[in-house]
This record gives sequence, structure tokens and C-alpha cells, in this order.
Amino acid sequence: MSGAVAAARVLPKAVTFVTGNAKKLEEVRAILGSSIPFQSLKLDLPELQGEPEDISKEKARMAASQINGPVLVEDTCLCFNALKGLPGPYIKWFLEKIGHEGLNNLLIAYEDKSAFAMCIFSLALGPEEEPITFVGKTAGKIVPARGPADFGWDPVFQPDGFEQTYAEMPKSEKNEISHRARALALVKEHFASANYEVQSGLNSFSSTK
Ligand SMILES: O=c1[nH]c(=O)c2ncn([C@@H]3O[C@H](COP(=O)(O)OP(=O)(O)OP(=O)(O)O)[C@@H](O)[C@H]3O)c2[nH]1
Ligand SMILES: [Mg+2]
Repeated sequence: MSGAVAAARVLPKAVTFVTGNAKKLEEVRAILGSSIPFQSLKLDLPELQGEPEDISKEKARMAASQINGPVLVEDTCLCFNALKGLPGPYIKWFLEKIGHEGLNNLLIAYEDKSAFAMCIFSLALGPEEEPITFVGKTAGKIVPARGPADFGWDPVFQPDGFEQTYAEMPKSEKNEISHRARALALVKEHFASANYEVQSGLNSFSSTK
């Protein structure tokens, strides 16, 4: 079968990136550029509990059934190694309740300040389809807040090999090395090899190379 081209998988509409977080959307737009045509929808999906990959997949199932079409979602974790991966997927609530200083204080009793940021994207081609996941991680450490506080925990996360926190870095630099960029590199690879085609309309595209 060498040289045979797989039949196109026809999607009823373009993939919708669903998130309630404008900053995530901004980064996804900047990282993807025009590599994957997508539309976006602001929707606050429930915050689930469990293992990060299961949370992301369930989020995709819920989003796909709400919009009845193909969706891309992501769930982000900030994992402290001394705390065996916590706060992990619960970082949103920890940040909201205890702030940057509180996040540092969680590690006061430990010498190990290492952490990793993780983004898990899930692509569900429809409500009945098993989501596919793409995981990106960036290792670093938790430090007292430095830099602009316009996005979550960026000021307290300093990636390994850099002297600046995510917040202090130019956006373009964060978007080259971030957990989100690494996960999206896998999403891009998937779209480049999958043979997706959008049925009709303004969002027509073919994902083949
Ligand atoms: O400093 C940051 N740099 C990042 O790169 C980043 N990515 C996400 N976050 C924050 O971490 C929590 C994840 O929770 P989360 O994945 O459920 O996101 P969310 O609820 O805001 O949006 P969504 O679930 O609708 O997509 C939320 O507090 C986000 O604001 C980040 N903070
Ligand atoms: Mg959320």
C-alpha cells in the first residue's frame, strides 16, 4: 500500500478551541499562527477532579457535546515535585485562594522547589469520539513573584535554563519553550499527518501537507 493516501476524514465544521481563558487563547493563537485553521468559543467548562489526562479528555467530551462538532480543549497543571505533583490540575483554585506568596509558602518546608508546568490538549472530533491527547511539559522551579502579573502563576515559575520567570520573558520566548508550545507542537504534527477536511463553507481547509 506504499504511496496510498488515506481517505480524508471529513469534519462537519472547523475545529473549535473552547476555553474560558482569554490568555490561553492569546497564546494558542500566537503559537499556532495559520498552521491549523480553528475558531474559538469562550465557554466556562466545569473544573473536574482526577488524573490530568482524564480531566482533559472529559473536558473535550463535554465541549464536543455542547457544540456538537470537533473541539480542541486544554487543561493546565502546575505540579510541585515536593508535593508529588500537587496542586496539579487544582492550581486554579490554589492561585485564586492563596496567591503567589501562598504558592511559595506551600514549599517552605521543602528544600526542593522544583516544579513542572503541564498542558494537556484534547482533540475530540465529535461528541461520540474518543478524544486524542497531546501532553507538553516544561520543567522549572517556584520562585518569589517577579514580572507582570497579567497571567496566572507566570510570575512564580522560572523555567530551567533561564534566569527569568515566564512573566519576565518576552511573550515570544515563553511561546517557544512553554508547556503549551510543546503540547501544540504535537497537535500540529497530528494535523499535518491526519487527513482532515472541512465539509464546506468559509472555514474550508485540508490538513494534508
Ligand atoms: O501563569 C500561567 N501561565 C500559563 O501558561 C497558564 N495556563 C493556565 N494558567 C492558569 O492555570 C489554571 C489552569 O486551569 P484551567 O486549565 O482549568 O484553565 P481555565 O479554567 O482558566 O481555562 P479553561 O479551563 O476554560 O480552558 C488557571 O488559573 C489558568 O489561568 C496559566 N497560568
Ligand atoms: Mg478550567
